[in-house]
Amino acid sequence: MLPEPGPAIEVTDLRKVYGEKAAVDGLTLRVERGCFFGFLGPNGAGKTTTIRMLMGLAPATSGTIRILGHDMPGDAVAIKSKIGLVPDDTLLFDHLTGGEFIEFVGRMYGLGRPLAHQRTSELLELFELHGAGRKLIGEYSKGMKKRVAMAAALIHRPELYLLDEPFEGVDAVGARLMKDILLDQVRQGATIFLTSHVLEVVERLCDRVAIINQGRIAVDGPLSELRAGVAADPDRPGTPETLEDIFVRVVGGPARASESIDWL
Ligand SMILES: Nc1ncnc2c1ncn2[C@@H]1O[C@H](COP(=O)(O)OP(=O)(O)OP(=O)(O)O)[C@@H](O)[C@H]1O
Repeated sequence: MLPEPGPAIEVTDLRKVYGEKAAVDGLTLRVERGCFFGFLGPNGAGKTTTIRMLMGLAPATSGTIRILGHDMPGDAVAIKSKIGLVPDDTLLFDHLTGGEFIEFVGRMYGLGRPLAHQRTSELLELFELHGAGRKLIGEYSKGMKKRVAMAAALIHRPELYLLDEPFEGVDAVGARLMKDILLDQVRQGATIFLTSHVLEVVERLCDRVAIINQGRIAVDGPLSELRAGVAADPDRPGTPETLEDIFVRVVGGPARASESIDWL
């Protein structure tokens, strides 16, 4: 049976508890198809845990996940075949070369050997990894690992991208290339769920942004609405202009170092 059209991601009251601590604590979220969605939050807020649950890599403690019209974990295989993942802590295989890894991912997604081989070669070229394509991933720099992860995420032309800090450690040329590719994918109808601490990049790329704090959604909406909403809060005077302003206000900014540590 064909899945219903519906949103790309629909999450209801999602929780993930580790021991006594709720890493994700009642998350409800809807991401429409074709959206470039920025999922932000401070360190330890629950972003990676959420992506792991969306991808079926970590079971939820409770709540429901529906992706591209399928239920996770019930339809995990169907869902995974439509997702391109750039994981945070590079779930890559250190003992494979970049070329072997990309081709392996292509084969896992059902591409025939000649097509997986041809696309791997083109992706290595595009991401300027041709020289490194024969080196083991364990010997790669952080930025090179992210380049390989992004190349592998693209190989089967997924409908949905789950990208956990894809630009981390990537130089300006590589980051520009990734941004151009991602914007083009969205223009062609793909959906992108992106976490990044580089708020200027999120501000430029994303149609919609949610900020998660201590496992819960603090704000969620188009940037223009968030600006208006945060500015309209009487407890938070002033008009925030950048996403960084909004983020700091929502999450709670740090004390001034010069006031809290007198020797600094
Ligand atoms: N496997 C685990 N076992 C126990 N606690 C965990 C585990 N994974 C994550 N946590 C905890 O869950 C919380 C959320 O972690 P998570 O990695 O999802 O945050 P994050 O928003 O991705 O942070 P960052 O921006 O620093 O990458 C943290 O308190 C973390 O210590």
